[in-house]
Amino acid sequence: MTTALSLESVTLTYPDGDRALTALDEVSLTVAPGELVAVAGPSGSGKSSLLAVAATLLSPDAGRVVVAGRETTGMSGRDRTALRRERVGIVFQQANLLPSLTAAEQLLAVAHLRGANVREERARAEELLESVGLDAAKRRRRPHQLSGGERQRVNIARALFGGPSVLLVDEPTSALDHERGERVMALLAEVTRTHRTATVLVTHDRGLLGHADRVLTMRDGRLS
Ligand SMILES: Nc1ncnc2c1ncn2[C@@H]1O[C@H](COP(=O)(O)OP(=O)(O)OP(=O)(O)O)[C@@H](O)[C@H]1O
Repeated sequence: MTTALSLESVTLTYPDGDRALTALDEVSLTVAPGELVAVAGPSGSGKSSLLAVAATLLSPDAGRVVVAGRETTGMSGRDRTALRRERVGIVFQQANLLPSLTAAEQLLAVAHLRGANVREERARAEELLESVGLDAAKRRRRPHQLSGGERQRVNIARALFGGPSVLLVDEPTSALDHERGERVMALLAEVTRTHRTATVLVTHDRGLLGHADRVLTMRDGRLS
């Protein structure tokens, strides 16, 4: 079976004056399709660094990163970008939606960037937004006319629109109250199953981890 996402003994350092700060210290993690792995840990423990390496946005100093069955070590920047665009969905803390576009257009903008036929993609975008809980009226609204939870739903739908193998989620509930956070977590668990993504979600909020298949802890760059 193709490995959806695998990190093997990954070490990442950042320059820190004349020394180096070890953000990831021999981290290993394999995530199967349809599995939601949550990574909890205090601020500065390396959670965002873990996502950046899994997203191939940063190259580790040592170790291997396999995304959608492809070994990324030694890959050119161009191939890495193509792999990320085609196989990785990323949901950041803030929704990062484009202010002038409606919810449906946020997804279609991605289709346009991929060179897809926007007219053909429209029905699929509407269907995906419906499946994450946005009715037809809300799909025509712009980000400032949606609630924080609804914006995060659009963000999740946009990340799923290209059919990624890997879904990486950074603190998706930090701007939401507990109840809305809980519902976004339930949605992430649901889309992980229905879209068969290998999902890694990082959070410092342990109260929301009930929906994960596995919960790991990051501390000083080590995962356990
Ligand atoms: N670009 C960078 N240059 C230098 N050091 C960095 C850089 N990015 C992160 N760090 C350091 O690496 C360590 C891990 O940071 P990281 O952002 O991965 O932690 P985190 O667990 O995501 O924290 P938070 O929960 O606060 O977002 C921290 O000590 C941080 O200061």
